[in-house]
Amino acid sequence: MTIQAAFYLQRRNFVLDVDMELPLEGVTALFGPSGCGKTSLLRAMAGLERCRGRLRLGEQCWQDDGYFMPTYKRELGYVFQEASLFAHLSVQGNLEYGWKRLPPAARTVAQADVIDWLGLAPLLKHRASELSGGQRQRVAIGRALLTSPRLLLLDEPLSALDRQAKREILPLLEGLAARTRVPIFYVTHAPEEVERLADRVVFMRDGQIRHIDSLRQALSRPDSPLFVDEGAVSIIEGTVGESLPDGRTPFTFNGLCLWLVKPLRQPVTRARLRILASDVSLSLHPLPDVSILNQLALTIIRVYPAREGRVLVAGKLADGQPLLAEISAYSAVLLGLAEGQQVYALIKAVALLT
Ligand SMILES: Nc1ncnc2c1ncn2[C@@H]1O[C@H](COP(=O)(O)OP(=O)(O)OP(=O)(O)O)[C@@H](O)[C@H]1O
Repeated sequence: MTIQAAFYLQRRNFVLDVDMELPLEGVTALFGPSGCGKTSLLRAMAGLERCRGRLRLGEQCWQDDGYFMPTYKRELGYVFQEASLFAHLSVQGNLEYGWKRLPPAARTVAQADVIDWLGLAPLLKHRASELSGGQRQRVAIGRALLTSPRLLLLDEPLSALDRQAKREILPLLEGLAARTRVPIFYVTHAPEEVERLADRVVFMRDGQIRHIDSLRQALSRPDSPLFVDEGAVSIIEGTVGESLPDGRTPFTFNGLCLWLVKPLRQPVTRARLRILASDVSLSLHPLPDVSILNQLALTIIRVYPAREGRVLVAGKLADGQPLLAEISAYSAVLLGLAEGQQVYALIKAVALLT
């Protein structure tokens, strides 16, 4: 099933002009610089921004020429940057607000599950006015889910939170779309949130959609807008195994293994691993006597010029997953790197996204 959305909205100094068709599942990140129209697109989907266009979820039409379904009839949950909870109600009261108004047969999400997924059990009796920013957002997401929406729209839900609160919520958001089967549209300008949560990315600029990529495609563009802050990164999906007595923890994916050496903050199984291209060196041969634990065979796909005096080497691992290495242009010439060549990636650091 797909979602088809096309909107045209003209403001004094801004035009939103988008047309997209995407799978109606998983997490779609809307990513782009401030003012590019991410929130306007989300609001248009919600019917909060009245503009020309059409919106279809599978066979269901929410908007078309001459037809506009009002927001309250659209089965969607919307969570803003700062959660607007009912201050006079308890957390339980907030969660039940939409849930109670639905006939039991229309409820697709169980209260107990939402409370469990979002870690809300200890907060149920608290008043909304007593909660921290991160707790408020968890309740707002829970309340939205309990209206059994066909679509969950999250507008920079973490942007007003401090690092610690973000760190607490991100793992809870991970897997939420899969667990609830509610497709999520997630507005952000934080690459880390895209890398962690997204299945696909809609790149926006100046009111238009520039690309729609799977996360893997998005990260294989050497000039990906996701790389603007920290440089190029690769994300590898895999499974975290049991830690060994020597302190190493295996991260396995498609028969390959990378070793983690930092103790895990909490037990995890499926996870994404983030590798900065500047933490990957290349060697023509496997190196036996080095401190770098992680060495994987890599086939070079392309070598791109990068920042001053550097090149970005795009390669694929034995299982086909892409990996990027940023090395000096001098070393690339010295090693004679060329497309199709097999080399070894020496990975100096990996970060588990948990
Ligand atoms: N209510 C409004 N009236 C007039 N112009 C608006 C209104 N809301 C937004 N705009 C303008 O429309 C453009 C797109 O805004 P929008 O909030 O959709 O961008 P954004 O990508 O979500 O930005 P940010 O990441 O900063 O939230 C901007 O130029 C903004 O100034």
